[in-house]
Amino acid sequence: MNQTKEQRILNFVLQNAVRGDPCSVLDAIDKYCSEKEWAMNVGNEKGVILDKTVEEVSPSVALELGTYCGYSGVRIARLLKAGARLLTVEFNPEFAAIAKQMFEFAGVQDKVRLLEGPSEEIIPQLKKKYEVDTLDFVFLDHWKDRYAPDTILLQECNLLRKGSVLLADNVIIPGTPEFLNYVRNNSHFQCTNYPSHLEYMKAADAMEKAVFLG
Ligand SMILES: O=c1[nH]cnc2c(O)c(F)c(-c3ccc(F)cc3)c(-c3ccc(F)cc3)c12
Ligand SMILES: [Mg+2]
Repeated sequence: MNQTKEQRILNFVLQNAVRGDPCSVLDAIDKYCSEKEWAMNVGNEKGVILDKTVEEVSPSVALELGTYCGYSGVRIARLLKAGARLLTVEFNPEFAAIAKQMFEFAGVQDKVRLLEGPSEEIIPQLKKKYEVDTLDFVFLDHWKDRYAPDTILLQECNLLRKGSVLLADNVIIPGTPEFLNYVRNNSHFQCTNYPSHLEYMKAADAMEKAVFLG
């Protein structure tokens, strides 16, 4: 049976990275996706913005919407302090299966909990089923049309507290106009834009940070 692109990415990591070394996993994915096959990992340039935001927040509980192959999950988990955890949501079962293996190879599996299903179903379960009180950090990287409704849903489920930080990928390409309009025109959010580039390409992209003010 023909391999998928995501399986080829995982195989390249298994053959070229070092088990238990998250940075070697990130480097291998970036090498493959810049030289062989483009894929929608956040990449190294926007990844540094993600790193700096995670280091600034130092979250105890982080949520990622959109796991894909696990690149940003590894990126976030490698920076988490002892005892901190990342919950990552992926609705595509094939992507989830790849990401699970990626987390195990990188050695971050004890810090990461992969939740399979649509974000709109999982977010309302976070408190009772996954024992979340509030979220310190949320990385939005799933589907552009879900950024705004899921941001509203996080508030409705009382999952944000004063100072919770949202970071959104792709606010230029493919673009998330409804989300940008929502958070930028909302007195409960303090927004900052971080210009960058589309992963592995020269095209302009950006990330948006939205701090919940309570
Ligand atoms: O959907 C996404 N989720 C998360 N991150 C993404 C990301 O970082 C991307 F760079 C892209 C992207 C952008 C430009 C392009 F040409 C292809 C894909 C997508 C995306 C956009 C539209 C689709 F139909 C499919 C994928 C995503
Ligand atoms: Mg993205």
